[in-house]
Amino acid sequence: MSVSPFAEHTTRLTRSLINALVSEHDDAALASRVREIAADLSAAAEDPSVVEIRDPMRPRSRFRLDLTPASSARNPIAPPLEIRHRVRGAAEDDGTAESYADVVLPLQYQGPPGRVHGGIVALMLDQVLGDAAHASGLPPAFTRELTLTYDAGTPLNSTVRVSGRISRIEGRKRFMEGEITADGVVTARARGLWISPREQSAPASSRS
Ligand SMILES: CCCCCCCCCCCCCCCC(=O)SCCNC(=O)CCNC(=O)[C@H](O)C(C)(C)COP(=O)(O)OP(=O)(O)OC[C@H]1O[C@@H](n2cnc3c(N)ncnc32)[C@H](O)[C@@H]1OP(=O)(O)O
Repeated sequence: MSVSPFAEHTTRLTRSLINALVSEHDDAALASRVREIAADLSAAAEDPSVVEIRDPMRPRSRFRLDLTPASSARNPIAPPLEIRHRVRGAAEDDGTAESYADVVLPLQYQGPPGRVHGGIVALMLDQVLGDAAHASGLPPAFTRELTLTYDAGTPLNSTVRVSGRISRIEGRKRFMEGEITADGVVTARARGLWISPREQSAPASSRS
């Protein structure tokens, strides 16, 4: 489901407000930034129907109404991840279907200085592996297990790539794997298990 320009514009301004709150420690400077953002919010709210935005997020998520804190265009706490789909080329592998997102994480996602918070790293991998687990034709499934390995700090303020793919399927179980890379170097790896609830995966004739 697409997000209106007004909603996406308001979400972007709210992200700017969140960023100002963590970046600006001088109250006078913060107040000035808050006034600017508040004026922009009010101006758009005067007539939502005329709001236009540059480069809107294109909803490629496999989930129809995406409100998640990871990839929603209308949720201000989402970075947001703009998830795409591809088949890995011969240089990297063997034609495996993959979900991936290139994203820049600003200061509000910081854990240790200069590094992305480990919980946000897990959030991003959960979302991208979850998207990959829903490759066409597969029934809905939930994360049952997610194991993270943090190999190096994931940097703030520069583009990182979050990728995920199915490694094998056994009945209702989908075993997933993925990683985050920065400048081609792996900073975090994930392995996970997604399971379809019994009623989702049962043959139609056996459903009551
Ligand atoms: C309807 C869905 C809509 C979704 C489409 C809307 C999406 C909208 C946006 C979402 C975007 C995505 C976001 C990211 C993904 C989340 O964040 S998902 C949210 C977080 N996860 C959850 O809430 C899941 C909570 N857990 C559950 O609900 C249930 O445990 C599950 C996953 C449905 C599984 O329930 P169950 O079928 O009762 O599980 P159970 O029988 O114990 O295990 C199944 C089988 O797996 C085996 N197993 C269990 N654990 C393991 C293990 N660690 N290793 C190996 N085997 C194992 C069991 O032995 C069993 O084997 P069999 O006996 O069948 O041979």
